[in-house]
Amino acid sequence: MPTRRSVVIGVDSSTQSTKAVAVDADTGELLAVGRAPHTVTGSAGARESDPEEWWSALVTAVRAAVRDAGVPAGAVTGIAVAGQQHGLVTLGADRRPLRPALLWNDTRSAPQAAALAARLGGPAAWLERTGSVPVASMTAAKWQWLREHEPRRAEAVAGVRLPHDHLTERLTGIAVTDPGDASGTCWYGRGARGGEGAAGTEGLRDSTGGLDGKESAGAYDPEILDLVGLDPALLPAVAPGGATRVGTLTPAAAEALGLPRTVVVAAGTGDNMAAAVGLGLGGAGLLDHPVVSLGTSGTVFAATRARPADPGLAGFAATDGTHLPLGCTLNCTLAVDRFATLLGLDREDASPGGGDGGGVVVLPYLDGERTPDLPHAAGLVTGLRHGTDPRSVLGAAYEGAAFTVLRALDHLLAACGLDPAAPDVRDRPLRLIGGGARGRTWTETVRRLSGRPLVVPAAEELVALGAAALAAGAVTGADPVALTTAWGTGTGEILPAVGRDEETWNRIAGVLSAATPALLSTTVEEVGQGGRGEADVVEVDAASLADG
Ligand SMILES: Nc1ncnc2c1ncn2[C@@H]1O[C@H](COP(=O)(O)OP(=O)(O)O)[C@@H](O)[C@H]1O
Ligand SMILES: O=C(CO)[C@@H](O)[C@H](O)COP(=O)(O)O
Repeated sequence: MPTRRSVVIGVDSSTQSTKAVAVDADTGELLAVGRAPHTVTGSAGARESDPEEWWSALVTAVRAAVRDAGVPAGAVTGIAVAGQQHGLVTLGADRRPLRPALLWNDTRSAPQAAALAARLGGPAAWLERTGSVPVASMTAAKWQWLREHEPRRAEAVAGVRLPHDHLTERLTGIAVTDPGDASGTCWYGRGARGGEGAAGTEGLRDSTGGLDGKESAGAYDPEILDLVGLDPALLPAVAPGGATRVGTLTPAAAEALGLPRTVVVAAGTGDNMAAAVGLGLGGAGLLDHPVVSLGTSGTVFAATRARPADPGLAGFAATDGTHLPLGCTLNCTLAVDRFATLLGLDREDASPGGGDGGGVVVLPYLDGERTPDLPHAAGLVTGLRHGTDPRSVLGAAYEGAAFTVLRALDHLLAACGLDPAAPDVRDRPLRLIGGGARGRTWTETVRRLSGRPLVVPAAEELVALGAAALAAGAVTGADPVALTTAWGTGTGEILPAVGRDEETWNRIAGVLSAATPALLSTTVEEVGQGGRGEADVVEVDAASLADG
């Protein structure tokens, strides 16, 4: 009798949408992808989403993936969720969200982040304890914002979760996170035992036996929790790194997804950590292939054995115990698409910003910025002339976004002890992933401004594929990075380097340097005052789902 195919589901619940992949657990063959959009609301620095919508998007995307894979539901053996990092999900006693989640790109928490950074001994102490200095994105700053602006609601909170924890809990009924996503909270330190005293630890072991008493390699930092007035009992247990089996589907989740209750659920992780797994990064190899991800956020990261202590970077953990230092910008593909819409152009209708004799520069910091740390900044356009072609303005928006990400990359390399300009470092190919990596103008702009070769993996949806490998690892015990290496998901076309466009780089760097004092000041009235402003829908991009 032929053996039945074992299919695993990897879910990427990111800012703009949920993507679910159905993957053959043995061969890594991508059988189908399901997608469903998210709604992000807010103005004046606010960015919120309803976690209930993430759940219904997950259900829609998973059902679509299983249907289009053409496999019986009984073939599905495992599932894992990777989610947008840092978001603050607050639960009531009924384990349902008390309010919309505060997202990673909500900058209202900038004043709370600055106040926290000055405590505990200052930035150096935060770096030592958690790997990162608080910025507006970090969950601890969002929790402080909630306590200051909605104190009664904060007091009613019975559970604090990250986006992927919340979805894993919806699948299993178990409150659990992983060291990778926990490392983005700024209340999780590394190197000690973890999970102790956290709500759900015992339940986790009792109901599944899955964790087998293993502890994570890190721990919630009691002094920081005390500083932000957060009871550790409100937090999920921290699973050990790698592919941890948390449990199986609850009857309600199994019914919603149309899958058997026996489907194994892995602990999952943050979206950048899952992308690293999808690319086969971990263990060693490390800085040979730094990664640039072009999505709502622009991120640069690399798997490393040592954690660089740098206030301009986040010292995150990867899922396998290595480090994943990361730089993150708030304005990448969505900001550029906004410029295309403003200009009435298609996103591929761009020409370089240096044309027309004007030398247009755009700093597309529509959402404020995180790297560089300019949370109150707004977008800036300079160098316009009568003859300026709108296509140059769009090209300059790409350049401004790509410059900001690549500047963070140079910072990352330098923090890891490498000279970004040294020929042997410049020759190391960048791996380019995320929705933007599918766009010709994005690829060419990154190539031109970096002067580095690029590898664009043939596989799309690297985050969801990384999650699928975590699921497969939880089912079979295999190492997820070894699985994706065997699946070959990190490989793809190599685009050779072109000469770096120093002129454009220097022009943008000059404008950023001159404008920084102005960009540092508060340009959005409500920022820091807690006002949510008019809650308008800012991102529902079904079109980008369709063309992506
Ligand atoms: N073919 C394409 N060319 C250029 N950009 C694209 C293409 N397809 C999708 N995108 C961009 O990818 C973005 C979504 O990427 P994704 O990595 O899924 O984002 P996120 O993870 O933040 O939700 C959209 O903002 C869109 O601009
Ligand atoms: O905040 C970070 C990383 O620190 C972001 O990378 C979020 O994790 C959101 O990712 P995308 O939705 O843009 O993929």
